[in-house]
Amino acid sequence: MSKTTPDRPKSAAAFERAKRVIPGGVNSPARAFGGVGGSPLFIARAEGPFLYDADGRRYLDFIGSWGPMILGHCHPAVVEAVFAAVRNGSSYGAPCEPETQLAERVVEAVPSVEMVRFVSSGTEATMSAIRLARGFTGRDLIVKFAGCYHGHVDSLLVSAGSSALTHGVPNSPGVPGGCTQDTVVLRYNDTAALADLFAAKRDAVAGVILEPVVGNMGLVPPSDEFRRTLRALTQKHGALLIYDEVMTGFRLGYGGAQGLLGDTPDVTCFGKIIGGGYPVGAYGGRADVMRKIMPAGPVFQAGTLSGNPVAMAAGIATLHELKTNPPYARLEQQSERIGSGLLAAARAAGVPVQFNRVGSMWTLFFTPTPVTDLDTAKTSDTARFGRFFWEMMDRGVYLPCSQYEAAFTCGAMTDAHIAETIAAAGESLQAVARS
Ligand SMILES: Cc1ncc(COP(=O)(O)O)c(C=O)c1O
Ligand SMILES: N[C@H](C=O)CCC(=O)O
Repeated sequence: MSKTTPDRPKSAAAFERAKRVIPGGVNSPARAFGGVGGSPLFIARAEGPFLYDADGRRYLDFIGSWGPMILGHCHPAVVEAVFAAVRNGSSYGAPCEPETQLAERVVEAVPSVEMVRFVSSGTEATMSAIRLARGFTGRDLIVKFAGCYHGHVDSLLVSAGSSALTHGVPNSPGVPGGCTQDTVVLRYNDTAALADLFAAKRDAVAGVILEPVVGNMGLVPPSDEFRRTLRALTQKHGALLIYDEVMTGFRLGYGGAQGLLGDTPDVTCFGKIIGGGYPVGAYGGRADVMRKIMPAGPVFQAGTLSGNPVAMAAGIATLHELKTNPPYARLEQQSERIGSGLLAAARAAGVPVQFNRVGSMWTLFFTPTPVTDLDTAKTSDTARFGRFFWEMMDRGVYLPCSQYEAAFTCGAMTDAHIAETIAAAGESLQAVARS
């Protein structure tokens, strides 16, 4: 097993250089390999399903920029649209038609979304959505779930998943107590806790925010009872149900997780895929709620680069491709194959695992315990996961660098790539079992 040095000397050198001028050498902690040890690969370029590192090695990419690259890297339609947009200028600070065109596509794809406002990241989307929920209801309390990650919004950095969890700071220093005093944290999939909360707080809850399918404590699906109870209680008590579909939007189907599950939230947050690999976030929902946003209403939210024309062009091209040439059935089939292949390999190696999957999002947890929430996710043997990660890396398969992240299958992967992945996992799990 190698951990970059000496096998990947250019990446190792680039990391040392970066650390001198960038905190921890990375611009987002998820990239730092904190959950697997060693140092991160520096990527030189990407194409189709592959990443190429600074040392010239090629990897099948199951991170896909943490979700956006559902079509694979450098999809020709997206590249062409971006080049065409760039020639017309990079940013106007004034409205342009591509914003409306992308908004129309989102509204058409997701029936619960009647109006949508674009921002520049998923964090901005969730931050704005909870402000809107508070402004609309005139209440303060926001309910979130342990292990869900909604970006680095101060009031939501409580029991947060993703790299906050990987790096052991689910409640970050620097967030004043005042910012989180109106955040209530419950256990994911805990219907009884939800009912108790609403019984106690009744009409004080402005909104409940959740990942409808969680990717940020590893992949954890919601139970039907949990989803039904959420919708019934929020409706009954006049709280807004906010689905954070930054990861799942246009990923689990063209209508996102809510389309797949048949749910109707009041507000939905988007990011990742709607920007086609460029910085875009969005929040949308019922028109009566969205009309509270300035300048239509009094709830303030703004952004110099919001609705950026180049990013809009990438989003429009991506959604056009997803609609006219949907990859979802094939992604489902390929991801199902990965699941049965990995489970068979783990059985053969005698390594206890759980494979959680919804559509093209999946996680192999190194635990004998079914994973349904943060506590059960944390029963995983993360050291074992780290060894598996590096064994896969040495066989040319780049998985998310933390047990608490989801992997993404992309539309550029062929059946041969899936077979390669399963074969690599077979060898890797045998090596893990021997170590
Ligand atoms: C579900 C979810 N919400 C919000 C975010 C924040 O998005 P961003 O990193 O673009 O700020 C992420 C990813 O980081 C996410 O996975
Ligand atoms: N899990 C995170 C988002 O989905 C990873 C991305 C990041 O924080 O850099």
